Amino acid sequence: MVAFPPCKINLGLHILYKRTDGYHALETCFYPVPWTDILEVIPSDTLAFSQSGDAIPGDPHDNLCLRAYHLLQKDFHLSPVRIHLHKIIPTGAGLGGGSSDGAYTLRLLNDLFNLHLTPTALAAYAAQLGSDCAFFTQDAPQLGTGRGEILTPIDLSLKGKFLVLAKPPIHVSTAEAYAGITPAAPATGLTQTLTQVPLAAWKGQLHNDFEPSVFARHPSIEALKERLYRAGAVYASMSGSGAAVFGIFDKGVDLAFDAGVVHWSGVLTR
Ligand SMILES: C[C@@](CO)(OP(=O)(O)O)[C@H](O)COP(=O)(O)OP(=O)(O)OC[C@H]1O[C@@H](n2ccc(N)nc2=O)[C@H](O)[C@@H]1O
Ligand SMILES: Nc1ncnc2c1ncn2[C@@H]1O[C@H](COP(=O)(O)OP(=O)(O)O)[C@@H](O)[C@H]1O
Repeated sequence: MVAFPPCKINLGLHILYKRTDGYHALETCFYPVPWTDILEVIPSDTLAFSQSGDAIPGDPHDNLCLRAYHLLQKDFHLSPVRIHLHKIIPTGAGLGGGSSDGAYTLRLLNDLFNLHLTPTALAAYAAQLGSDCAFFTQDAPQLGTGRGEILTPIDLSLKGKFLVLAKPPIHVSTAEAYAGITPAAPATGLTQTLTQVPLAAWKGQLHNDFEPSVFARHPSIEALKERLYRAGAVYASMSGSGAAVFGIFDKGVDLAFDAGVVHWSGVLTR
């Protein structure tokens, strides 16, 4: 079986307070973007994981695809599989690529072994892999709360808009980004901003709380965001904890970026 795990952007990201478990309570809108990895899971005599494409930091044995398999293996005594991942989504970018691979491994195993896990049950397993893994068990934009694993569908469509994603050659660690945050309740809740403020007015009203501290350490990420505005973006922001930034345009643009900036662009179809 083959799947194409997408990445995500965060439309607004408010860090509300630090929880007693060390995580931060947040509210964000996860929005899927069809810049995807390629994931294959097939029955095998022995468990095997291989990868191609871009390098993935860390020990391959800790890959989220393998962690997903072991999570279900523990409860369902699954037969062995061979997993191959072709990596395309930049890592450490605030795009959730690893989280997506883990969640899609759960989805493929659910189908391959007819486990009949519901989307809710899949989301609960995914939440054990990481705070933004649960989102990737759904296919539509979701409001994320809690540590990001509590999902509520949101009636929001960017269909027909042109999206540009750009990731500079900077690795922002998620834990480091959270450590740089002073949590605070926002003046306006995220759902209210997203559903009552038109896209043309999001600039200055839709905030990613990671931006001030990450931009202070990495001014080139802010410069990239401003570059998208100068190119005509209606709204631009850093995604998640960074380093990727995105711009939403009313019409297609053809932008050239400095060497080392990995980018994707396309018309959103949902
Ligand atoms: C920041 C966000 C925003 O969407 O995405 P990315 O920028 O990574 O894409 C997510 O919260 C990242 O989710 P994820 O990458 O799954 O985080 P996890 O593996 O669960 O946690 C990694 C570390 O980030 C911190 N963390 C994560 C989530 C959260 N709500 N509070 C936290 O404080 C903790 O220090 C934790 O040890
Ligand atoms: N399949 C995977 N793809 C990418 N990263 C993975 C994967 N499995 C585990 N990881 C680990 O997760 C970390 C961050 O993953 P990722 O979700 O891509 O970050 P971000 O959400 O910040 O874009 C990587 O640095 C890597 O060490």
